[in-house]
Amino acid sequence: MTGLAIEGLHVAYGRRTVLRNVSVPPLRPGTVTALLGPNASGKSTLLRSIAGLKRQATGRILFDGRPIEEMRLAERTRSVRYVPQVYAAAARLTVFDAVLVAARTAGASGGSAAVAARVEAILTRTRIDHLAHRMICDLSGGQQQLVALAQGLVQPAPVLLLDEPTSALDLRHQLEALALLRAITAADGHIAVVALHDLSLAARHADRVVLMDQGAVVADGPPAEVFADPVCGRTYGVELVAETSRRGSLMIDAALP
Ligand SMILES: Nc1ncnc2c1ncn2[C@@H]1O[C@H](COP(=O)(O)OP(=O)(O)OP(=O)(O)O)[C@@H](O)[C@H]1O
Repeated sequence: MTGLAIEGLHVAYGRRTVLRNVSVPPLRPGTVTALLGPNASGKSTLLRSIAGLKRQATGRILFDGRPIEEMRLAERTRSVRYVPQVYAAAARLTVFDAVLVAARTAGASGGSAAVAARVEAILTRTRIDHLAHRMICDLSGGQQQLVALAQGLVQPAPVLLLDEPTSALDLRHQLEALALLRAITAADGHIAVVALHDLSLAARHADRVVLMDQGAVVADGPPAEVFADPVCGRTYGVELVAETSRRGSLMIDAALP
């Protein structure tokens, strides 16, 4: 069975259970899934569990039918790439070097010229090539977030996990970042899972939406279906209306009840 699937996952911090019986039928290669839900609903914990940074109490995470926790560290590192919500902004490294280190850590093969070419290519695609020789710690929050995106995409893995990769970006950079993620995912057949708070961005860029509430999955399906489901507004505690814009994009309008 190809894809990434989650079966009956329970995860706790100490005695507090934060993921309750989370099951997600296979996410398919070449697709982007938006992981949605209110603050503290468990999105980051789920991504960290898939990345192997948080161990589950029970349940399984299967990649192409194999439990991911049974993989050796090197294989898991090759298979799963995780871009956290909080990144190493204080690093005393230039943008180029930080992305180079990420490429090497992720197993980029080839001589130094080949890896440097990969780095240059992703800096261009994320439109931060002009920042290549700046220190990361001197960049703006949005620029630092683009560096983190470049680090995640320089050597993509079959499973790409991104935790709120657009939270610090302006409108144009949000659209560009998710369009790039989608293009890379579709072209190379990766499975991307992206935690997001912007429902309209999710509607526009995701093939599938998984909605979480209090550590459980409460809806899962194509964006138009999930956003039309009353559970979506209930989960966020707002009144939601999903409308198609003049451009044909699904837009989500929210108001307090
Ligand atoms: N290291 C930790 N130790 C203890 N509890 C934690 C830890 N990390 C997260 N939690 C708790 O787990 C729950 C889920 O948190 P998580 O960060 O997964 O939510 P989230 O949906 O990603 O939230 P947000 O949208 O606010 O980033 C929260 O109640 C949080 O307080």
